[in-house]
This record gives sequence, structure tokens and C-alpha cells, in this order.
Amino acid sequence: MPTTPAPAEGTDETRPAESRSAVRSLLRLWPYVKPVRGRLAVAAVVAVVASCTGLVIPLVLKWIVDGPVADRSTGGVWLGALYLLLLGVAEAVLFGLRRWLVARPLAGVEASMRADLYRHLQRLPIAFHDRWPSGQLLSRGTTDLMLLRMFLAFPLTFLLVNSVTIVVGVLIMLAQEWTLGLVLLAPALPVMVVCWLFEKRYSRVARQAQDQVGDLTTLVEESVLGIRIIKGFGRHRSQALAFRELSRTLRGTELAKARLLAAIFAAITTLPELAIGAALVLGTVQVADGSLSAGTLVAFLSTALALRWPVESIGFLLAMSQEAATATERYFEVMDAEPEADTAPASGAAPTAGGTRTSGAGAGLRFEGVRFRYPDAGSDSVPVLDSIDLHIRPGETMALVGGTGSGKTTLTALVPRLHEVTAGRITLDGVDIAEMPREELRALVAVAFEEPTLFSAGVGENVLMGAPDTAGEAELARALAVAQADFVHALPQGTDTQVGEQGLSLSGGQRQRLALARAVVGSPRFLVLDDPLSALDVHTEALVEAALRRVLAGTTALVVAHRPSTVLLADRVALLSGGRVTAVGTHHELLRTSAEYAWLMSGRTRTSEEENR
Ligand SMILES: Nc1ncnc2c1ncn2[C@@H]1O[C@H](COP(=O)(O)OP(=O)(O)OP(=O)(O)O)[C@@H](O)[C@H]1O
Repeated sequence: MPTTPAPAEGTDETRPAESRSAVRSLLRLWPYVKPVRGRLAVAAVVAVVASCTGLVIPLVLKWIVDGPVADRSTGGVWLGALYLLLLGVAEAVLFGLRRWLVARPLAGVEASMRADLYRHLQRLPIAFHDRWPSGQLLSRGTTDLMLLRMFLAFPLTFLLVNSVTIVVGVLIMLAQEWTLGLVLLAPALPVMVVCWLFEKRYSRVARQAQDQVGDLTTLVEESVLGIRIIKGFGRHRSQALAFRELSRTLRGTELAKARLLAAIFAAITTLPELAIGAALVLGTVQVADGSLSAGTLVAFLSTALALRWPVESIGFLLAMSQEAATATERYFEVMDAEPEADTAPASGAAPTAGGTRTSGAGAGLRFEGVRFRYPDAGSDSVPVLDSIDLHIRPGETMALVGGTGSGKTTLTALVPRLHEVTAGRITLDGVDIAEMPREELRALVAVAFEEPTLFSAGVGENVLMGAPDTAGEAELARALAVAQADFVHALPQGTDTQVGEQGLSLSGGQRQRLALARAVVGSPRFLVLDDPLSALDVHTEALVEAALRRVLAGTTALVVAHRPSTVLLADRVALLSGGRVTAVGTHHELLRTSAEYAWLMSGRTRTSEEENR
């Protein structure tokens, strides 16, 4: 009985090797924050002024109690009330101004970080994408960046604002009555210890939760993309079970976060409240003794109460900062991954797209002693490809035939440098592809894979991706004709019809023909096709082949083929067996000389005698 696919989980690489301090992590945001530092600084100053405006209110209260109230002056009380109202309005306006100052620049910071992440993801090697689950990348580009924007908008400013407010408030209280001030300061040390303990534990669960969100995103993405398989095999229950399991784990982590938050809230609220209670008792005794004025006690306690919010908020501000530090770590884990190394153009020797073809021994596509091992494989493992020496002459079409898993797809992926050769070299018209800038290489070489990938765009746009920006309707029509993709004209909006996510609204054969059209639309000098006709019926395949033969006349092509009909497109055939080229010749030559080739082309089951040969 088939088992449910295991939920895709982040690899070791997607987990932190060692966590650095939150401040060190957050400091990495500086290059993004630098352009908006002026606005952020002004906003912080505005917030400090707004917050300190609130601290003037207790002083006005003291003036009201010791002045107009003691003197029974109604007019004085009204004047005091007016001052309080003006202070309140000023505080509100200043906080509003702060918000307005930071909103636009921070949205810009988030957008530029997201753009950099996307650009970087495009430049990372295929080997990176093979290793990283897509959900982990998605969650870094969405949830983590949102956490960072929130951190820059609130905790970054308010940790500063609240610290200044607390210091100013404490100074005011010490100036009012220093003994009571010291009573209120007593919990400071235990609160700091609690915060330190909290930060260490919270950073661990915050990281766990964010990684689990990534795993969950991967599972959802896979389920949505694989919905046909899940339904087809009736696996929706087991898939739902896997989802529930992961979300239960995430729920557990979120609850652990909530418990930690509850503990720090309790400590941060209780300790200062106890101190305020003690100060109230002591202050009342002093007022009764006559050693303290009632107004001073009112001012003192109002200041203490005004400081409650700045102190209590420290808990969640620290939590948000910790989450932001984790988000920064996760963001830079991707950004620190080494992008594909480009290579400086070889001095004038590189051929250019559409340029004149050179002749001679080096011309065409040549593999020289090529060995390849996937980057994850150990250096002592057997290479997937070894000692590949193959010369495809200019204008020649070479079919690549081999058993399943023999390395055909891997070999084709080496030509546009989707993977780098481990040893040896590949040359195009005599120039080592490792010395060509990728952009130039990929303008020369067009590819179509067996599994055609289309994007959520119009049919025409999908095809024209394979051509220079100057290509238009004429090139599109020609490519569609070669690929026998005339079905496009019968679609509701013709070539403007949207193909939907991954082109799943089209049939497999239709997608393959569009991918083929994309490969030929730019009239590339070199064409690499990985079994591009496998999903076509024999009649359509014959039509495509007839058209392709005309196109391939001027193109140097390497075509992976499984069927004799596709092989007949080619001038010569190379047989790949166990990662090595074991025979090269025409179709008929190989049929005569190679038992393996004859067997592969026959479609028969191999006899044990042939098996042993
Ligand atoms: N990304 C990868 N990482 C590690 N090994 C891989 C990777 N892709 C393929 N392989 C391995 O490389 C070998 C060759 O695979 P490849 O896809 O090139 O074979 P193929 O000849 O194209 O097979 P098929 O005809 O079935 O498509 C296989 O053993 C496969 O398991």
C-alpha cells in the first residue's frame, strides 16, 4: 500500500548551525535601513517627545492639587484641565506623525529586501534549489519579511522611546521624592534577569516556529501542485493527516511561545505593581506625617502609573525583536548562499548569437573528457557521467539514447550550465562554455525538457521567453508552426490566452509543443531537447519532426530520444550507458553493432541472454 509522502521538511542547511546574538543578527539589516535612517531618526525623536509629553501630565496634576485645589480656585482647576487636554492632544498628534513618518519608508525597505531575495534566488545554482524546500524559501520571502517590517516600525523605535521614557520618568520621581523613587527602582534588577532568561528561551522557540511555518508552507504548496495525484490515489485523508500533524507541532511551538510570553508578562507586571503598592503605602504615611505634600504624592504615583505601559510593553517588544532577529537570520541564510559564478568573457573568442559559424575541429558542440557528479554526492562516489567525449558537428543533429537513469538529462543540463562539469570541458564552436558569460551562453543554447514548464502568463509570452526582446508576431507564428502548436489559434484569446498556473489548463502534449516552440523561437545556434516529443501521438510527432528537420538543418542539436521515430530526426546517435558514451554512429550502424541499442529501440523485454551480454 502506498504511503503518504512524508511532509517536506527543511534540510539541515535550512536550520541554523549556531545562533548568533539577536543584536548581531539585527545589525545585518543596516544596509537596508541606512537609506531611511533620517526618517526613522526623526520619527524616533518625535515619539520620544510624544512619550515625554505624557510625563508632563503628572506635573500638571501636582500643580492642580497643590495649587488651585488647595486654594479652592475653580478657575485654576479649569485652566489645569485645559493644560491636560492640550498635552493629551499634543501627545496623540505626535504619535500620529511618527506613524506617518515611518509607514512609507518601511514599506520601501520591505519591498527592496523582497526584491533582493527574489533576484538572489534567480541567481542561485540549481543545486541550491534541489536542496531547499520551496516552502522554506516562500516563508522567508513573506512571513519573515513582514516580521522585519513590523520590527522596524515598532520594537526598534519603542525599545528606545520606552527606555528614554523610563529613565526620564525615574529621574522625575527621584526628583519628587528620592526615597519613594528608590522603592520603585528595586524591581529593576530582577526584571532585567527575567528579560535575559526570556530572550534566550524565546529565541529558540521563535526559530522553531518560523521553520515549522516554512515546512507547513512546503506541504501546502506540494499538495496544491500535486492535487491531481492526491485525488487520483485517494490520498487526501493521509495528506490531511500529515498536514494536521505538522500544524499540531506548530501549534505546540506557538503555545510554548505563549507560555513564555505569559511568564514574562506576569513577572514584568507583578514586580513593578508590588513596588508601586509599597511606594503608595510609604507615601501615604509620609503625607500623614506632613513630610510630603499630597500633590507630590499624586504626581509621583501618576508618573509611576504612566511608566506602567513602557515597562510592561518591554516583554512583547523583546519578543518581537527576537522574532525579527530570527527572521533576519533566516533571510540571510538564503542571501549568503553563493550565487552561480559567472565568468568573464573570453577575450574576443566567444561566438555570439547569430554570429558566423566557425569551422574546423573545434566547431560545433564538443564534450571533452567530461565527468559529472551531483554537488551533494561525496567526492568518492561513482560519477553520474564519466569520460564523455562527444563531438556534434556544426549543423548536425545528434540523438542521445540510453536506458533510464543512464544520465541523459544530466548530460543535457550541462550544456546551458544548469550544472557545472566536475572535470573536463564542453566547448561551443571551440570556446569553453565555462569561460562564457552565462547570459551569452544561454542566448546561444536553447533548451526544452521532457517535463515542460509554463508560467502563469499568455501563451505567446510563454513562447517568446525563448527569443530576444525584439522578436514579435512573425517569430511567434513560425515557432508555433514548427512545433505544430496551431491549437493555440483555437484558444479563446488566441496567443493572448492565459495558460494558468504551470500551464495545467493545457494537455501534456500541448504544453510540450509550447515548450518546443519556446526552444526554437529564437533560432538558436545550439539546441538541446530532452525527449521533447514524448507526450505526442505518432501523427503529431511525425508532423513536428518534419518541421523540426527543416529547423534543425542550420542548428547544432543534441536530442534525447527514446523512440526510433525521434531518433530518425538525427544524423547520428550516441549511446549512453552507465554514464559513459559506449557507441556513436548512425541509427542503422548502431542497430547492427550494438545489442544494447537494438534492444532499446526494439521496445522488447530483454532476454536473460541479452542481459548477460
Ligand atoms: N538533482 C540530482 N541530485 C542527485 N542525483 C541526481 C539528480 N538528478 C538525477 N540524479 C541521478 O543521476 C542519475 C542520472 O539521472 P538522469 O535524470 O540524468 O537520467 P536519464 O538518463 O535522463 O533518465 P530517464 O531516461 O529516466 O529520464 C540517476 O541515477 C539519478 O538518480
